[in-house]
Amino acid sequence: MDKAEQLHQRLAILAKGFRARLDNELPALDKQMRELPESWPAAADSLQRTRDQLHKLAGAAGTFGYPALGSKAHELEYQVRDLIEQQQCDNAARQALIEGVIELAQLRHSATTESPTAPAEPASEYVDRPRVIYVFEQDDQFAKRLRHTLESFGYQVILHSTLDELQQVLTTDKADALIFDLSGGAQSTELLENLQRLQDQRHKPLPLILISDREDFTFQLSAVRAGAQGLFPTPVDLTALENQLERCFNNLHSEPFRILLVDDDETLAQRYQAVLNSAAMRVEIVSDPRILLERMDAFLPDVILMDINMPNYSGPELAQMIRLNDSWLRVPVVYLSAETDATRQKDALFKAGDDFITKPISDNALINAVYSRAQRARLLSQALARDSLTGLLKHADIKEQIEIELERACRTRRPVSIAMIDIDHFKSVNDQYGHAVGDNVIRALANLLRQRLRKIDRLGRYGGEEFVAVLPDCHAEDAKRILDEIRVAFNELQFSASNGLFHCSFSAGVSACQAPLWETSGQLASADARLYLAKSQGRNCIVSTADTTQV
Ligand SMILES: Nc1nc2c(ncn2[C@@H]2O[C@H](COP(=O)(O)OP(=O)(O)OP(=O)(O)O)[C@@H](O)[C@H]2O)c(=O)[nH]1
Repeated sequence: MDKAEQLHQRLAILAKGFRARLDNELPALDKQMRELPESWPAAADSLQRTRDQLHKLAGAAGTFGYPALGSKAHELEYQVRDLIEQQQCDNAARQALIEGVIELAQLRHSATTESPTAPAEPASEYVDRPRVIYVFEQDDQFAKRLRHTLESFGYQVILHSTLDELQQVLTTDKADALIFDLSGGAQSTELLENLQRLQDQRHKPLPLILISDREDFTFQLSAVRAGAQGLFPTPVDLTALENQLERCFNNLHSEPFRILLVDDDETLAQRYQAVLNSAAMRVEIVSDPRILLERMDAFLPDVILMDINMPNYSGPELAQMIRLNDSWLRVPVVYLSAETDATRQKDALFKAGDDFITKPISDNALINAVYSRAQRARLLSQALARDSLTGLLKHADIKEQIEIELERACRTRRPVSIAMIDIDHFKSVNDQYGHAVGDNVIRALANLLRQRLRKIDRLGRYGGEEFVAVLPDCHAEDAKRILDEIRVAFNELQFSASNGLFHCSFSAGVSACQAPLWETSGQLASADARLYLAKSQGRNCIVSTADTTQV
């Protein structure tokens, strides 16, 4: 069964559940109205309950194919809300409500016949496998060097020297990007036009990086039209090219967006979950607001979708609670609510919360509304927490991650290693080749660490040319082995500057919280002391607590 069929089946099951719910709720509402006391405050509790039920129906019915029933529930909700606000309930009001509920029950048979459709999936950049790069390169020697460099960054490289396979590559989905060397070829414009035609036939253009010495306007325009996202002159600066590849894949989107849905209407929440899941977003539902903060800590949402009216708690109250803690400032709280009254929406936003999505909402509109908010929130959060040169966590954020992982290691009795990594003789790189080339080296090491370490590892730029890596579930010996492999790969990279080619190295110190001591304090200082030792032992090496017990 493909994804669309799975979603269709899931939505059909939830729709059936909603119909069963209507068959219970509508007669119960009718009974409740007939038994409604005709005086205030005797009617207060029952009216409040009725208002909550109608509010839920108004929010859910449209989504499950009952738009007319949803509108009627909305109208009745406002009628009940007025009675509560005016603190009155007489016989005329009760009769009007009974008639309204009868009309509501008749709309039970007015479902739109359309079956739920699988929504269009927004482009998801998430892949959990090595990226496959197709390279068209005539120069065998350069092709090998390019492959070696890209493979050391964790890419899978497939080399081609003939154009025959090009069409095949562009018409299948096997490639994640294409590197094309046009230098020396006389037919470059013609080739780019062919590439553009092939790209046009694709669902999404394949990221293309060109190597060419032409930089005139006509050439650049054809390059862009063919989908080029990078253009490199010869001799190619391979680490700069790798950095461009990394940007093409936009690491910001490398993990699915995480959406926390706070709604007491479980059927509706499950429907939203199925719809958003189908668009590659992860969704957790909180139907009991008392566990909200705990779930936030564990799930780390990009966006919180919050119902406004829940029994005993209001959405704005919960949003205010979230705002009590500064660490959640970056996460937008979006009310997903049947509330259409502009004044009430404004009041809710005034208390706390950032935006409104009004229910009922179509599947595609929901996906687009949530996706765009999550994308923006992730970008903002990355911009705040991440270093602009490398995209890694900044000093304060990596320190926080160290604390979190050390605490977790102690609690779960699973080891965690901390590594401090520092580029050797970096001052002389700057002095000899310039600050911009130095930046390129810093970025290359950041990319290499990111590619070689695991998704669960945390990486930060601790200072200028100094990095910190936190490796959960990893003993000091293993951390040293992994970092040593990265050290060799980094040392093999060839950097280019206007005044020559050069290599760099780094040194690292590793410390671990592991059996038998499970020591949490002083781990960073201990890694730093080992780094100092590595420098004094001649640099380009790793020293870990497993090698020495005393520093
Ligand atoms: N290009 C560039 N240089 C930076 C950046 N941040 C810090 N630096 C430079 O990094 C150099 C660090 O030099 P030092 O701390 O003396 O150490 P080193 O030359 O790397 O020598 P060892 O660490 O002892 O091997 C200084 O020259 C800083 O100016 C940055 O963002 N970009």
